[in-house]
Amino acid sequence: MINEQQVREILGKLEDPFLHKTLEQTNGVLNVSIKEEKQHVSVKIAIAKTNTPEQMQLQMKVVEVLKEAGASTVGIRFEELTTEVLESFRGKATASEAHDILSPLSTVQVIAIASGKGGVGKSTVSVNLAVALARLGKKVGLIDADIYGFSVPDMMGIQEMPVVKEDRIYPVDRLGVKVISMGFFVENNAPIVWRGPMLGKVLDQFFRDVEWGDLDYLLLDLPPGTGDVALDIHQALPTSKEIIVTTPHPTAAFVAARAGAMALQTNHDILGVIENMSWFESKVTGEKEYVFGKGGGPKLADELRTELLGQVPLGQPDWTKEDFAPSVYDTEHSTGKIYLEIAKSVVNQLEK
Ligand SMILES: Nc1ncnc2c1ncn2[C@@H]1O[C@H](COP(=O)(O)OP(=O)(O)OP(=O)(O)O)[C@@H](O)[C@H]1O
Repeated sequence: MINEQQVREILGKLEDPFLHKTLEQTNGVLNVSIKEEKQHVSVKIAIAKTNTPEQMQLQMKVVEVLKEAGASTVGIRFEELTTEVLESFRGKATASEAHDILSPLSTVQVIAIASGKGGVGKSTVSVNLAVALARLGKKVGLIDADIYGFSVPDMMGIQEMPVVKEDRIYPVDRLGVKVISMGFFVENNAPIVWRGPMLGKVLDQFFRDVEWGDLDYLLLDLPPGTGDVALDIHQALPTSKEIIVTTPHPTAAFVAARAGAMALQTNHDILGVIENMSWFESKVTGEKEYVFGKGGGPKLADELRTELLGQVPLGQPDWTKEDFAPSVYDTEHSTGKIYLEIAKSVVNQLEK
């Protein structure tokens, strides 16, 4: 006859597959009930990440050890450890756990930048937000995961290629940002014909095999839209904060709302909305003209119950600079200042 005490002792020795701590240390055995006459054991277990292959393996192990101890049948329910418990372990994480982007103990904030459709300036926003965060002294990485329109290397004026050494990929350092782009791995600007699952694997490799070092923020420029490639990528991401980029026309915001809905459906949090191409300011009169309409950003933020992180006007960076990065605004440029303010609100929200 197996009893509750024995079940707790046996399960307490198994490890949480993500935290590499025993379930006794994580207080992961939440509930045990035994139907004595039939020796049916039901348990509720909390681990760092549910619905994963690791959960399946642990599930098989639990059944095995409980049956060995005399249970005739075993019922298991899993749930995720609370944020407070994870936070407490994060505080004690080793450097390698803290830097491992896919670990629940990672201290790297992953920010994915999405849009409902192409051409709204998602890549421009990703690049400038990454540079602005670096200008605030943050350690920043940027993954250009936009397979259709990988444009980050050109936008940042990157000439070099990442170095690959002993199976590790060393990102290109540009303007204080560590950059990896799909474009680095495609010859002669050839179009990519992979499907989503393949892309998910490449992204996973970027998380595991790129030598990111010690990052505060990892930004991802996602493919535009809400089709299956975007969905596959969302599912392949570790839990992230998402920024949705839209132009100011109400119909554009309507399309962008679908990108927000996709983020929520795939268990990511929405950090805020950035409205791009908000107005054009006449250099002659200083008057603002709302050439692409008005109100889309605030409307979208309202709809997604999130913050409008900023509005970015139409206009090009200063192209007379020697160190040429065609899409990066300087710190003194009025748009460069707007990006710094956006970066500050991101930091305020995430480092509260
Ligand atoms: N605020 C702006 N003012 C002027 N031009 C802009 C602005 N934002 C973006 N652009 C220009 O608009 C074009 C599209 O921008 P970008 O490539 O960033 O969009 P995207 O949403 O990433 O597109 P896709 O997803 O299709 O790659 C680029 O030529 C870019 O330089």
